[in-house]
Amino acid sequence: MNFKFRARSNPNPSDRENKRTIDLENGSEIIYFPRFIPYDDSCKLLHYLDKEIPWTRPSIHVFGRSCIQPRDTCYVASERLPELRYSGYQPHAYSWDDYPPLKDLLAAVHEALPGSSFNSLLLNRYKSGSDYVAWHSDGEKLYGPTPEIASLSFGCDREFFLRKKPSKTAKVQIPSTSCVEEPANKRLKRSNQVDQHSLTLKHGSLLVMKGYTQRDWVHSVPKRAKIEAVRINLTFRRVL
Ligand SMILES: O=C(O)CCC(=O)C(=O)O
Ligand SMILES: [Fe+2]
Repeated sequence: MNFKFRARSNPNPSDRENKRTIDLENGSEIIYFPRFIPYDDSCKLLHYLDKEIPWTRPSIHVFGRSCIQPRDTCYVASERLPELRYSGYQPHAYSWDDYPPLKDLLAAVHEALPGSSFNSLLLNRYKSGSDYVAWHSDGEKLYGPTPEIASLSFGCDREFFLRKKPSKTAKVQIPSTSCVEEPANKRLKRSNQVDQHSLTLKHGSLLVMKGYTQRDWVHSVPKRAKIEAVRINLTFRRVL
C-alpha cells in the first residue's frame, strides 16, 4: 500500500492536555488522553492497519482447554528480545521496519510519556461486538514488576473495564489471558465502587496503565451484541 501519511500525535496543546488521571491507589494509576491522535489521522490509520497488518486468530490454551482467541492479533517487536508467550501461544515477532506508521506512533507515544521506552507492540482487531478480551492482566514476567502499557484505540467505541484482583486469601485464579467470557457487568455490580472503573475508549485515544496496575487489577473489553463495526487496539510494552 502506498501510504505517504505520517502518523503524529495531536498538535493542539489543549487536546493533548485534556487528559484524565485515575489514581487506583497503592501505586497503580491509569491516564486517559481522549484525543491523542487527530480524527482524520485516526481514520487513515484504522484503514491502514485493517488492510496491511498480517492478522491471525490463534488457538490458545486456558485452564487446560484449547479455544480460538476471540479477536485477531499480531505482534511487532524489536530484534533479539526474549520471546513473548501467553496462554500457550508464541506469536511471530514482525519488524517495526515493515510498518512505518507504527514507528511514527511509537515516537508519538514516547514523546507524550517522558521516560518511556517501548520495544514491542501487541495489536488486537475486534471485527465486531462479538469479539472481546476477557478479564486478564498483562503481568507476564518479561515485562517486569511494574510495566507501563500504552494502549491506542482506533475505530468504534468500546468499553474498557478495570476490576481489582481478589485478595490472595480469596484463592480465585485469573488467567493471564482468558477465552472464557465472564458476565463483566454482573461482576461489576457486585463489587465495591472503588474497586472497579470503566472507560469508553474512543477513536484516536490513548490509555496508559502504570505502576502495579497489572499486579493488582484485571481489565477486559466485553462483548457488545449491537456493535457491528471494527475496532483496532495497539498496546505498546517494554520487554526487559
Ligand atoms: O483492546 C483493548 O483495549 C485492550 C487490549 C488488551 O487488554 C491487551 O491486548 O492485553
Ligand atoms: Fe491487556
